Amino acid sequence: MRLEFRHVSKVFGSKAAVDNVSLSIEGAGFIGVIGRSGAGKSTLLRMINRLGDASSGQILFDDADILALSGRDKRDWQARCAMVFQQFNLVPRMDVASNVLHGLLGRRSTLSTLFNLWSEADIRRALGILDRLGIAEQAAKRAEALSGGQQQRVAIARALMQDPAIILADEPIASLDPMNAQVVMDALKRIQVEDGRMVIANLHTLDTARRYCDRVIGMRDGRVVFDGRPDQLTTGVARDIYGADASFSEAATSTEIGALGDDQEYAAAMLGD
Ligand SMILES: Nc1ncnc2c1ncn2[C@@H]1O[C@H](COP(=O)(O)OP(=O)(O)OP(=O)(O)O)[C@@H](O)[C@H]1O
Repeated sequence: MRLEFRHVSKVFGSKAAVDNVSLSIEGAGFIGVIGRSGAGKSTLLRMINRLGDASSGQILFDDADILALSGRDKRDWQARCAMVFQQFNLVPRMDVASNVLHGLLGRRSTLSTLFNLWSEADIRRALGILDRLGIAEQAAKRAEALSGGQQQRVAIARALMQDPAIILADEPIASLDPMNAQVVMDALKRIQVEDGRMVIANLHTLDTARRYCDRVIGMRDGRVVFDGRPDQLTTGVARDIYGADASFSEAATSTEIGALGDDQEYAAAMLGD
């Protein structure tokens, strides 16, 4: 499994949100993308599963040009790289199990989806995935009745239903309190390791990147300014990535319980300021 960016750019008006990025990711692993707000992290991720198209360059997966895919091929690709969002994107009034089964949407007919005609095997699989994520007992509840951390685990379960090679997680813990953030990151990491999947996650905070990632990509103004192991992510390097001056403090990008002084500082960290 190999994902490769070749001189990829994405321009909005006169601004390059992603600016000439070239990199390759080989095999399973947990890749974190960090950088301040507006650095281009979401744009980069969204181009991989074609939620947003690149303005120029190539993205290859096992040598197939994924930017050239259309119709059925594009939908198949989108099923192979499932996306998890900051706001979970569940159907709030629908029960948890049905939300998970909707991960199969791209793979079955509209008619059977419309009438909720799931096979017994699919239902068993959905329940098995929920069990694996520790939320099987929530299966019959409406998604909106769950806590944020539980909802994000439902979103991860929905992604797993697609049996994706890649899981793309766009700020998966930015809406969660530190305790739930840890539960969700632990779940993502376990899935990545046990199943041998590739996870690429945009993360706001350095400590999370250091703790969970095998490799960290630092973006600033649309460019990759760091690409290395978490232990190479020194305070000086982080300062460069975040474009901060000498007053930059690690705590300002931390989600550690108790690491932050007050709510205001916490909010600033979440905004990447
Ligand atoms: N649809 C769009 N139209 C115009 N500009 C956009 C659009 N999407 C993103 N941008 C711009 O591209 C740049 C990169 O945005 P992006 O959302 O990728 O950054 P980010 O690093 O993910 O930030 P955040 O952490 O706040 O989500 C920003 O300047 C943003 O304003």
